[in-house]
Amino acid sequence: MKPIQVGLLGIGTVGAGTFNVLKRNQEDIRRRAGRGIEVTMVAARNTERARSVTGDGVQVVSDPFAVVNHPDIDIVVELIGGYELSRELVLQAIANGKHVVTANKALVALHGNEIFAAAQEKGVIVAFEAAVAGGIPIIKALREGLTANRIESVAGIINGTTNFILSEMRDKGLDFATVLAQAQALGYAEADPTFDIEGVDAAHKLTIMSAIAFGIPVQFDKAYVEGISQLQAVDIRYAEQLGYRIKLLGITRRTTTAAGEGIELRVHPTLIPAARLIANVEGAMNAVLVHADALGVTLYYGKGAGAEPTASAVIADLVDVTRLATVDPSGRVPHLAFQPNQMSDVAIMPMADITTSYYLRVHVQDQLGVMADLTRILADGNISIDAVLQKEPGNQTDIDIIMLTHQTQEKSIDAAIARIEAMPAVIGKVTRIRLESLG
Ligand SMILES: NC(=O)C1=CN([C@@H]2O[C@H](COP(=O)(O)OP(=O)(O)OC[C@H]3O[C@@H](n4cnc5c(N)ncnc54)[C@H](O)[C@@H]3O)[C@@H](O)[C@H]2O)C=CC1
Ligand SMILES: N[C@@H](CC=O)C(=O)O
Ligand code: NA
Repeated sequence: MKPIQVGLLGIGTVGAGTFNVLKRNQEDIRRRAGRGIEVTMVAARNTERARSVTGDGVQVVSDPFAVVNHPDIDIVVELIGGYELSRELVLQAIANGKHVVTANKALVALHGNEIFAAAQEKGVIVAFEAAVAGGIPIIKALREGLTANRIESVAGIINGTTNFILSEMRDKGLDFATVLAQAQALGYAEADPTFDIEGVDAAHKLTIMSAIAFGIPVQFDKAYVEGISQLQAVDIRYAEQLGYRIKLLGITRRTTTAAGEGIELRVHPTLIPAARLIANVEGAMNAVLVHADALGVTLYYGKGAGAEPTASAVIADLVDVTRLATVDPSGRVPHLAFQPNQMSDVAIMPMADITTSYYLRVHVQDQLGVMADLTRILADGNISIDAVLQKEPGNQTDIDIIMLTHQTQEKSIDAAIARIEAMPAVIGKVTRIRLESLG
């Protein structure tokens, strides 16, 4: 059988990684797929630079639609990023009866429902393993490996750039801008790094995992998203003194409240007990913790960003598509794990209804009775305190009071914070960071 023909859209970090790994491991890949996989066409903005990666024998064009509309191309690999042009290209490829592989989490999180419906209709496959946690096979694990289980929660460090920034700032005392520049140079960051820093990229990935874990449509617009840009070094230090690490965590879980059943979908900086494995995931590494009823807890750890780690997932999808589409068409798996007519309409919960623990830092004038007032406000809201730390940042009159609470609802802590901020002795805003014990 002649090799399946692949067209690459974009040959930047991931595109070049994909091209190189496919070439390097072509013989093993052919044996696994049951057929050779060959990149025969590439669309690139800078065709000269693209040729320096591909060498001769590959058609390099500047118009990505020329690839998508080419009759000889069997699989389109979308690696240009963004969600408007890429949406058009992917839908056009599907309309042309081509299978698609993409690493683009923004695209899947925003337009996944439309894209999967079009693919289903046309009988083609859209594969996106590289879109979540880079090379870690988490989509496959959730969709296939855990298929016997009722999944209760998925929590993870799923943005390499922010984890790298937090690790380097803490370990080397480097400033934010310097470490971000390093993450960009290493190929970890998105084209617009605010997607990383503000938690948007992690929320894209979490949205996709939530859909697969719980059999719901992708609903990025319902995600709560808070990044690391407001995080202060002082809170990282205090958290350490209390035995915690602060990580940008994505959490999605089933929850039942008085209002009924719902799904939490949230990304925010989170205190995690320092002894937990996931608290020790450093640099650009990713880790995803899944609680499932039959299997229990599993942890998936590995490189979530970078050229070849991401290429590893892109090529795994190429092999799957090659097998399923042309070698053994019997074994198709639904795009979001559940059959399209079996999707649940359980709602994403408002953030006010979620329950978690909190780290609070209150900057106060050191007056008699302040501590009593703080504890009374928390007690009024039925919020119990787990630990308290009092710090004098350097002058005698102002102090930081740090409190860790037991679990409470977000709306209760918000109400308590509003009352605390209204206390005459309190200076500025209360710093609030959510805390998960992840036991
Ligand atoms: N870099 C990483 O570690 C990871 C990236 N991803 C995703 O993979 C995708 C690609 O990311 P990178 O390779 O890092 O980006 P990149 O910026 O290095 O590469 C994108 C390439 O697409 C080209 N391009 C843009 N518009 C084009 C157009 N209209 N026609 C032809 N070429 C065009 C650009 O010139 C560039 O060479 C993104 O969706 C990203 O979110 C996913 C996992 C990890
Ligand atoms: N910018 C992303 C790249 C991989 O998805 C990250 O830093 O994790
Ligand atoms: Na992955």
